[in-house]
Amino acid sequence: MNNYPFFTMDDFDFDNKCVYLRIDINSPINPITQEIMDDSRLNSYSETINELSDSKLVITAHQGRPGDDDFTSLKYHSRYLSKLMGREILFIDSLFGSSVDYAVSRMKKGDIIMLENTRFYSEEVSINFNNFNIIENTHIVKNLSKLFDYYIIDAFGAVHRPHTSLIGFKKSGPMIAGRLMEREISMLDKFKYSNQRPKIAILGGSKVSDAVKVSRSFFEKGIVDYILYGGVAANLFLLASGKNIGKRNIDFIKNNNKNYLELIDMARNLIEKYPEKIILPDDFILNPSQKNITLKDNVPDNELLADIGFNSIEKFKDYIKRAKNIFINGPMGMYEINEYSIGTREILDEISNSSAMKIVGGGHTISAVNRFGFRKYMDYVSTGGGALINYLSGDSIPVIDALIENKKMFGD
Ligand SMILES: Nc1ncnc2c1ncn2[C@@H]1O[C@H](COP(=O)(O)OP(=O)(O)OP(=O)(O)O)[C@@H](O)[C@H]1O
Ligand SMILES: O=C(O)[C@H](O)COP(=O)(O)O
Repeated sequence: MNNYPFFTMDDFDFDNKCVYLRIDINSPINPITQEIMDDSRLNSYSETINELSDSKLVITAHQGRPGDDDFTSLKYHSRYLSKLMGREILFIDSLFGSSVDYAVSRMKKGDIIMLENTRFYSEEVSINFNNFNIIENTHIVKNLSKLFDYYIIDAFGAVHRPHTSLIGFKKSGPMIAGRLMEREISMLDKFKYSNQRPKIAILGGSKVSDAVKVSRSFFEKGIVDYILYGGVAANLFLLASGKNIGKRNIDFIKNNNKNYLELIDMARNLIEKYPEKIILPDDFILNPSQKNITLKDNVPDNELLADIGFNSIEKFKDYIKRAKNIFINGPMGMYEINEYSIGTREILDEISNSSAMKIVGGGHTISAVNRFGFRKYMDYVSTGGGALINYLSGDSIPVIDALIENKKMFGD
C-alpha cells in the first residue's frame, strides 16, 4: 500500500485488464490550422501509459470549452500522442454508445483507444454536481462503467473541476491516481508546505474567475505573502479599485464571465482587506496603438491593455528578487504577439535568475516558458493552470476528494 490517502498505480495489477484513463491534454490550439501549439501536456503521460502497456487502455480527455476556438475534436490529439508514444492509438469519434462498446469488446492486451472530447456532451459539465445520483445516472457513467475494471484519473490539470468523466466513476470500481497526479502532488507540496519567505504568486492570463477565488484562500491561509497580478486578472482588480481601464477591457471581462459583478465585489473586498499584499501594474502597452500609458491617462475605448508596461516590470522584478518561493500561472499579456510579449518575457527572465524555488504552470504559461527558452531554469513545470492554483490554495479539490472517498469504499 502507498502513503497517499488514495489508490495509486502501485496498488493494482493491470495485466490484461480493461482500464479507463482520464488525462488532461487540453492544449493551446492554433485557431486557423487547429494544430496543437504546445505538446507539454501530451508529453507528460508517457510514464503512466508505458506502465499500462499490458492492459487494454481506453483514454478520455477534454479540449477547450463550448463556443471557444479551441473546442475541437481529439482526433488530432490521438495522432499526436500516438506519434509521441510510438504506439498505435485507435480514435473513436464518440464517448459512449455502440461504436465504443464494439471497439472495446475487440480490444487485445496492449491496445489503446482514445474517445472523443468529453465536453462534446453536455452531461460532462452542465449537471448538478452536488447530487451524485444525477452524475451516476448520466449516459456517460451508465455506458462506460459497464466496460472497465479500473478507473485511473491522471488529469491533474483538471482536478479542480467536478466533471462527470473525472469523478463520475467513484462508486463504479477502484479509482486510482495516475503517475502524473502523484508527481504533481509531491512536487507542489514542497511549495505549499515550505516556510521559506517571502512566498509570492504571480497570476495573469485570461481566466480571472479562478484567480480571484483562490486569492482569498492564499491570503486568508497565509499561503503566500504577495500576489503580483498581470493580464486580465490585473484589469479586474484595477477596475474593482475604481480605476478607468477603458471600455474594451471592461467588455472583455464582462463577455467572458457571467458572474463578473460578483467577481468585482470579491476583488474589491480583497483590496480592502489586503491592500499591501495585492501588487498591481500601473502602466501598460496598448493594443493596437502599442503606446505605453499609465492609468492616470485615459484608456481609449478601442484599446486593449495588452501587456504590462516598463515601470510595472521593474516593480514586479523587485518582489521577485526578494522572494524565496515563487509560482506563476498566466502570462502578463498577449504574449503570443511579439509586440505584447515583453512583460511576460521579462518577468520569466527575472524568475529564471532567482535562487528561489520556482514553479510554473498553465497551458499558455508553459507555452511562453518554452517559447522564450526558460524551461530549464524552472524547478518544476506543472501541467496544471487553474488546478495548480486551486491545489496550492489549500481549498478542497473535487477529484482528489473523490479519489479519497473511493479508497475508503474499495480499500479492503
Ligand atoms: N490583458 C489581456 N487581455 C486579453 N487577453 C490577455 C491579456 N493578457 C493575457 N491574455 C491572454 O490570456 C491567454 C492565456 O491565459 P490563460 O488564463 O489561458 O493562461 P494559462 O497559462 O493557459 O492558464 P490555464 O492553464 O489556467 O488556462 C493568452 O492567450 C493571452 O493572450
Ligand atoms: O487547462 C485547464 O486549466 C484544464 O484543462 C481545465 O480546463 P477549464 O479551465 O476549461 O475547465
